[in-house]
Amino acid sequence: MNPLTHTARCRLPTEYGLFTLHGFQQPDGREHLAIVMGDVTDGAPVLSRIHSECLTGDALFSRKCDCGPQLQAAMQAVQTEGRGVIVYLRQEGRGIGLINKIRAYALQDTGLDTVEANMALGLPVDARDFTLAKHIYDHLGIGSVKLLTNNPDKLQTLRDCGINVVGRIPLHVGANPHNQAYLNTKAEKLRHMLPKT
Ligand SMILES: Nc1nc2c(ncn2[C@@H]2O[C@H](COP(=O)(O)OP(=O)(O)OP(=O)(O)O)[C@@H](O)[C@H]2O)c(=O)[nH]1
Ligand SMILES: [Zn+2]
Repeated sequence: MNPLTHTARCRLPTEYGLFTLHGFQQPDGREHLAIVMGDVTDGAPVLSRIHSECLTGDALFSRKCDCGPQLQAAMQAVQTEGRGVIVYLRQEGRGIGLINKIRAYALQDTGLDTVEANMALGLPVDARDFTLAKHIYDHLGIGSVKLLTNNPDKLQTLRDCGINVVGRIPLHVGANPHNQAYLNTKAEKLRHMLPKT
């Protein structure tokens, strides 16, 4: 059974040009988005970002992470290319949810890193389900993608889900004094390919 139903679409004028916004729903009501520009069904690899929801970074301008600048840079890259898709998965806090992420942030305020904090809460370090992106690509008629990401494990997980990733484009934006330790932990413990500082 397809775990996602395409339930709505509309025009979305943005700072980065005119997109089409698609809404998808899981049977339990959870909602996800695809933000599309241009013809993505012509068979050529599509510039894409699979972005995981980060309310604090995407909407509240938090400097604790790099999510907000990554989302903006991805939309800008799609605008420059004139064609592409941002898959926006509502898997907040690497899938543990917003309240648990706030609990994890509170532990990070006491000195734990992003990985240790999830573990101290008895939660998985990464609980995301990327098969959702495969269903969204299939629905949109996208056969292959060039992916904006720094995370090699995410690339492998996506390929294991059957997504044809033909290239990786680094997304090195948003470093600041408040997230430097977090970015270093992502590089050291989660193998993200980030510039050395
Ligand atoms: N649990 C937890 N989640 C976090 C924390 N900081 C950011 N996140 C979440 O992490 C997710 C983004 O994952 P990242 O590890 O930054 O990046 P990625 O998607 O794996 O890789 P990129 O494609 O390179 O961005 C979002 O859902 C954020 O809400 C944190 O300290 N703890
Ligand atoms: Zn974030």
